[in-house]
Amino acid sequence: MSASHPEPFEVVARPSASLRGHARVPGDKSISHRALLFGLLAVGETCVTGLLEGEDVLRTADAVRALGGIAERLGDGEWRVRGVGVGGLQEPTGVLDFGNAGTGSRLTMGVVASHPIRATFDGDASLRKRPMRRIVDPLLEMGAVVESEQDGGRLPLTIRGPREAVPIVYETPVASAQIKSAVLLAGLNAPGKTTVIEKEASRDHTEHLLRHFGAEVVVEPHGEHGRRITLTGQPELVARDIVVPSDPSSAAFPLVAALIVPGSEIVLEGVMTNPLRTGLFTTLREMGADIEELNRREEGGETIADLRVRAGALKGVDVPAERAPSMIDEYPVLAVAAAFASGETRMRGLHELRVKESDRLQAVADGLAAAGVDVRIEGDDLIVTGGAGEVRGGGVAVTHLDHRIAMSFLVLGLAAREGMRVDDGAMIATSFPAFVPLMRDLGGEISEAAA
Ligand SMILES: O=C(O)C1=C[C@@H](OP(=O)(O)O)[C@@H](O)[C@H](O)C1
Ligand SMILES: C=C(OP(=O)(O)O)C(=O)O
Repeated sequence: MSASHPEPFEVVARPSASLRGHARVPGDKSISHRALLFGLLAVGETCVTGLLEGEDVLRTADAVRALGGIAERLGDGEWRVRGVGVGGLQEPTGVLDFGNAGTGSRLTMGVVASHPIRATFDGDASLRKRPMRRIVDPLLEMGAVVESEQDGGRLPLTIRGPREAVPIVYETPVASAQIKSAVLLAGLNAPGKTTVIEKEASRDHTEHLLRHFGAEVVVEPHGEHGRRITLTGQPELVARDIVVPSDPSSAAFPLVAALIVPGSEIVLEGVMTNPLRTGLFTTLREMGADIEELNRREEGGETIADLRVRAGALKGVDVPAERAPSMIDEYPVLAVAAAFASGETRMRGLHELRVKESDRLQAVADGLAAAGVDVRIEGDDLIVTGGAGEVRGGGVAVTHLDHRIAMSFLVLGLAAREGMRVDDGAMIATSFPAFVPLMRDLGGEISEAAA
């Protein structure tokens, strides 16, 4: 079993002259995991273009192979997956080690749970702390058996699927695309209709891909902000090609950097603008950010646009809790933008940030405090009082094996008077391996700290 992670190394960002130029961030992480898993569950050969080759996604590719599929890299982001079809999974011989990846592990648990095989899931020290009950509970209802030293609450755990899975109607206890997707993926090999109800709509990539591969899915509104998603089980999924658009959650880092480094103007090409992912752009515009969407078009069934971003003054805002699912991974870098705004930004309802790769609520508050920013946590809210363009910086942000904490504080360092250091840049490779060179190409002064 493994709870290992790569050797840590410090990275430092220094105050930079204006950022300039065009850049393309890598493929969307959520769609990349799903592309591989749908490829596994389809009959035939799925070609994927623009796959994110980050550590998290590569672990999912390993799992696809362990479960009987073929996942082959043909070139830069070009992958071919040969599937086994719904019902055709092979029992893996070793442990499925998902490293740092919540999405990869949880979605694959759903895939395995409705097949009559046994598989053990594990991950690094961060993933071993994350809650798994939220996935295990519905899978038990569907007939899976879960063996674990910690009652299914944490990794490592072993799932054994039943001979025939039971379709269920499940209301998710929190807005989570990972819970929704795990249940729907399990529902693929259950006879009859599996329904997931969510009070707040979460990202809908699983629903898109189910349809793309030929499954029958009905999506209805539920309450004011929610959805009811019903899947008809045991379809034959037919291999289809997938084009993965650029990840808005990765675009967030150069985007915020360009807003806070004076005089900057950059263009981020082909960024996905699915409305269930763009709460950050909405919030930044409310703060006064100059973000223009150019050349709006469609790619792989998603809307995309080139984002032209220009630096300028930002003002504090109140971010409503119901916006959280559409920007859940973007709060750390939003908090950095808020540190440079004038006035107070209150980000409401952030309880889910406590169960990500780190306790992000605490990690952001600690990092901002180390940079001399006025910050506090009240219940589930994060409140940042900005310095109107002036942030001291100069401290060390502790990243706790969390890629988004590392990238957020490096962005802060590009615009803070004394720069910023992060204790570990190794985890950046989970979602954005080329982050440092991309930021340097735009003019950002980021480098590995001298030992
Ligand atoms: O389904 C997905 O691809 C994801 C869902 C979100 O997690 P939750 O479902 O736990 O909110 C998000 O934080 C994660 O980075 C990716
Ligand atoms: C929360 C994240 O990912 P995961 O849950 O897949 O580890 C993230 O990428 O910010």
